Amino acid sequence: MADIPVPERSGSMTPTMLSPQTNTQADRPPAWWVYLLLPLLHFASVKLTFLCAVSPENEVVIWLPNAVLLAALLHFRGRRGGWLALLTFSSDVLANLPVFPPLQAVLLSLVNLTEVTLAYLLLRRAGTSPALDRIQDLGKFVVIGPLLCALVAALLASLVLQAMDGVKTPYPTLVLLWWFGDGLGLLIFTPMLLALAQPAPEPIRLRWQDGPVLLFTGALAGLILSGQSERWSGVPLTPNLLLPPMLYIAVRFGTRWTAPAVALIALAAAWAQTTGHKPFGEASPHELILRTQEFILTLSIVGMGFATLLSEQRALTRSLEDKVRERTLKLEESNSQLGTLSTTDGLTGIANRRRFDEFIAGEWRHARVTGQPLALALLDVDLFKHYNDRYGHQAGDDCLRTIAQVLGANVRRAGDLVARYGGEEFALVAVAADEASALAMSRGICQALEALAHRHELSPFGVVTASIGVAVLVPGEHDTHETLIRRADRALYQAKANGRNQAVLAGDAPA
Ligand SMILES: Nc1nc2c(ncn2[C@@H]2O[C@H](COP(=O)(O)OP(=O)(O)OP(=O)(O)O)[C@@H](O)[C@H]2O)c(=O)[nH]1
Repeated sequence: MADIPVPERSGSMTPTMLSPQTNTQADRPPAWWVYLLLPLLHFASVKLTFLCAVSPENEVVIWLPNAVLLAALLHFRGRRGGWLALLTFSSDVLANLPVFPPLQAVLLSLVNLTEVTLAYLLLRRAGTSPALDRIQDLGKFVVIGPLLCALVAALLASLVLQAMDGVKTPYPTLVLLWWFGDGLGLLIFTPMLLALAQPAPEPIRLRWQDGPVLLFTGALAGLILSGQSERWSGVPLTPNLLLPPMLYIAVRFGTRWTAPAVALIALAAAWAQTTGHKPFGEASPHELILRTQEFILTLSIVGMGFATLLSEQRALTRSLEDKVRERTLKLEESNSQLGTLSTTDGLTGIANRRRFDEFIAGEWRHARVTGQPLALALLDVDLFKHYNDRYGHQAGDDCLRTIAQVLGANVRRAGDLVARYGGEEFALVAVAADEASALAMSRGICQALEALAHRHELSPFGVVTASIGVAVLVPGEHDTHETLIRRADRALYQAKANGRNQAVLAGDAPA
């Protein structure tokens, strides 16, 4: 059997709208057990209606069964809609047969089918979210389902009743009763079934006051709906007093639990009214049914309206928080990239002078606390001016990059720092290194550079070489890290004076 047609909407559609193309759930047809469950649920809702919501005058306060098919069509986006409709239609006819002659039973079931199919198609046309979890979708649902389609069904059904059954009730009254009964059934039962069919939301964290409030609500509902409130409180309390507790439920538990709570209280009110407990006081039977229906309407709109509004608000807040988190993360990433850039030398990719200054000052303070030595090696490329003149500035840049790599490969520990000190000068700070190891490391660097055999025709060595001044100090009372730099610089000067391509320790250099 064909699916219920999907009218194409012009204009754009959001992913939450009813669209089999955009929603993955829409691509999933009902599982086999749905075909068993649906007629059972429909039949059970007929029985529940007759049990709770039909007056002694045989007038229906709330007609639940139509909501079963509407919820199924919405949930499955019309997939296998023909089968779902046939199953509930059969169940409807079966339920009507004991009450009406066969032709009338079939006609009234056809009216119900028309009401639900029309409601579904119009909801699709209006691009309503099938979960009815946004306030504007709930609004569209109320207008299309309970107001419009239930009215159409009421107009048709009242015609059938008057023409075939010879019912004496005036046509407008019949229409009103049928309309309100069907409308309320759709209003309270469709959102409940849809809410229960949704995947379980995050568990609700109960608060200490939830238990007492729910107990109080149950007791209050029992007292008012049983018509015993006057006996216990001295004054007749009206069911409207149940609205504030319903608000509490909406605020605390969201649509998933508010929908069943609304349905429960609505059915209890209908049951109390139709079984003579008189929760709505004394009046004519029609007026009492209307009062009951008014109460159920208010209860449903207050409860579901608030719950939907709040869940939409929460979803909005969550999405805003997600966006803020995402932006903060990006900002932190950019900041850290900026931080890295501001301490990195653009040419060689190693630490720059700013990073060197920060590092040596910090390590100096640390060494003063620990009493360990701090070593500094200052390296200056030999005759680099000549290199530039001979091979060009670009080649000079490449050469500086190579030297930076050699230095990086020769640091002793991860905690040490290699930096470009400026121009063709480099610095190497070694933490907790004594004079012997600092000098050995510096000599190793000189040898590694020479071993590179990077051609330098204008140097007496024929290859690129460097001179290194090494200083090692345990920070004293009155020293600063500048003392260390000064000493390393002087040792470097000495290395140059000694003929270049060598490392000189500050102690060995004349002060
Ligand atoms: N290609 C290139 N050259 C640079 C850079 N920074 C500084 N220099 C050059 O390095 C050279 C340094 O020359 P000097 O200070 O005279 O010293 P030197 O020629 O190395 O001689 P000694 O230090 O006495 O061995 C200058 O020619 C600078 O232009 C750079 O980033 N890239």
